[in-house]
Amino acid sequence: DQGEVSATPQLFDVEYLEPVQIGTPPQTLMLNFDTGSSDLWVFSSQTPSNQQNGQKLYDIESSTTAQRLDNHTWSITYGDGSSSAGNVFLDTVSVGGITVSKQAIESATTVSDSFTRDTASSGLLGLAFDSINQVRPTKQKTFISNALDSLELPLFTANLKKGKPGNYNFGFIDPTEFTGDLSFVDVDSSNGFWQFEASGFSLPAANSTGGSNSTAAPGVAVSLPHTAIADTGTTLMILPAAIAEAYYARVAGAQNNTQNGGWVFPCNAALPALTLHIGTYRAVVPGELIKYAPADTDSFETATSCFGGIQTMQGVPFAIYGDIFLKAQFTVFDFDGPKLGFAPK
Ligand SMILES: CCNC(=O)c1c(-c2ccccc2)csc1NC(=O)CNCCc1c[nH]c2ccccc12
Repeated sequence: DQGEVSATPQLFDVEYLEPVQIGTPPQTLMLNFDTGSSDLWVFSSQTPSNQQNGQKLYDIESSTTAQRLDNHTWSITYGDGSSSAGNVFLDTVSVGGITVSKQAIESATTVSDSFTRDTASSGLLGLAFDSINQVRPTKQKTFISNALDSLELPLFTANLKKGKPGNYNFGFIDPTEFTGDLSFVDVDSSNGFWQFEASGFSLPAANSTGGSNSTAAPGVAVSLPHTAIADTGTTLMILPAAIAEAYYARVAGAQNNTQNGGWVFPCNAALPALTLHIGTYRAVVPGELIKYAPADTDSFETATSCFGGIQTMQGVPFAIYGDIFLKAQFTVFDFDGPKLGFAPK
């Protein structure tokens, strides 16, 4: 099989939502495909109404194929402190025409406030490795893990875009979605993530007159080996402090302002491109993608200070190449290896 689904950005590209069919007759829910976790969990008829905020629910009772997975529960806490927990059912799940008959669906009996406030998302669909699934006493497989044998190729691709729909493909690589050649890097899945090694970064040469997109001069390469994960479920790029410091030193007026939670800069500042070195691949993230969102108002029109798409965080054991990065690269998540493929688009 091969499948394709649209990836629709929410406000400021904070997340991307994809249609998923669950149960019989099919109930279509918009879920957040997340290569940084491995649980498929949904708002459901079991979610307390005071924790709901208009989200479309998985109505368990009306699915003739839903089966309770007795004595199994789940509970997950993400690094940003958000969390959810509940019971487990098996039901039919289809994504872009690819169907898995007995997929573990994790029904939420509690969700934290950030999920309650996220009115458009009915839950998450994890695309990382089965080892970090949070169902107990028996871990369950992700949708992609269950679907793998039915796919032409054991892979999926992510093609996220700034401010407009992109897509995920399952089982095939669409060469029209990228330019040049794919560059592959080995993945270490021992922590359950799409984890790889990056070797450094470069910024445009200081005197290059290029604008926010200035990738003109190759600039100076800085060797800074670091471990990273490819994570569609994290909005921003969480990078080693040395990279963030070197980047924002090139942005007039930038400051790391703990009270508004990170690096901000004047919205009219010229933002250089950041190039990340992954093996021989040079992943260029244009400056326009790093101007993430207004920081002092809720619209770019009125804001004077803007929040950066590159941030640093205490307590993160690796860099997180989130949506900001993935908007600039066509990415192949290949279970054969496993390996990651990158190409410009
Ligand atoms: C900011 C979200 N990302 C993380 O917490 C995270 C961390 C992480 C660990 C420690 C400190 C900060 C982050 C490592 S891997 C990783 N990635 C994931 O956990 C991917 N799944 C995020 C799901 C998620 C968490 N909070 C949300 C709010 C809205 C929509 C989705 C979410």
